[in-house]
Amino acid sequence: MRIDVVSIFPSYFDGLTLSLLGRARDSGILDLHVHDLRDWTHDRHRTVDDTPYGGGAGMVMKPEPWGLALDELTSNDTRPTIIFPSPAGEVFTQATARELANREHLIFGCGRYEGIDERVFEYAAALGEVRLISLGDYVLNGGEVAVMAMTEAIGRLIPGVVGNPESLVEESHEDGLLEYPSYTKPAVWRDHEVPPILLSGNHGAIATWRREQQLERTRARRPDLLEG
Ligand SMILES: N#Cc1c(-c2ccc3ccn(Cc4ccc(CN5CCCCC5)cc4)c3c2)n[nH]c1N
Repeated sequence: MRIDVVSIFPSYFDGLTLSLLGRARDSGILDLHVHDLRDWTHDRHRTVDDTPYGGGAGMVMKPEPWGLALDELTSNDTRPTIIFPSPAGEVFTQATARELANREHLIFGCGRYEGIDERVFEYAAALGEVRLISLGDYVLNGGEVAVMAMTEAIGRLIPGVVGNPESLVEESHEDGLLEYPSYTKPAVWRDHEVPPILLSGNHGAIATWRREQQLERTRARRPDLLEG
């Protein structure tokens, strides 16, 4: 999979050179490129924003730098998936991550200020599938944090990125429920004991206990996951 990220803060993504995704990049499983939107400006001040038509607080990102960036980044392939983080987007879930992990080419466009000129999304629709995606119902200062989260959630689902694929199955949200609690040595830590069932060696009973824990936690913390 190729991922292109466009941002006015490219160094935000230095963290993607570490850990699992860093190794996936080094091994060639993940072909990740981060770009500075200002490289597609031509004025002395490398301007990417301007005042909003119709008035209002703040600034809006100019369309032309984005148009030039998208033209260049989509010139070599069929139809990439072009994702713009937005508080007005569909909410990103594990199902979204699974869906996007099967794509060949993702382009992430990180907005800043009060957002990107709407015409960029219209223009991009002729170049690929456009998705406006939100991390959740709160307002961030830009798209970079969302792209970091989405890239990690998507990247770890790409075959070969996570060493033991079995570990992907028992995670929160993979089966629609929250994950069961995990424990490791010592068996007693500051008077807190590991649940005895986990020391029993009875794998059937352990599996049943873990499923019960998942259901109990999901009922308590995320009853919405059990509806419908
Ligand atoms: N993913 C994700 C996000 C984001 C996100 C993603 C991308 C950008 C680009 C800029 N911002 C900051 C911003 C965006 C909108 C507004 C509201 N204004 C109201 C008046 C008309 C103009 C817009 C304020 C500030 C972003 C925030 N926030 N929360 C998520 N889950």
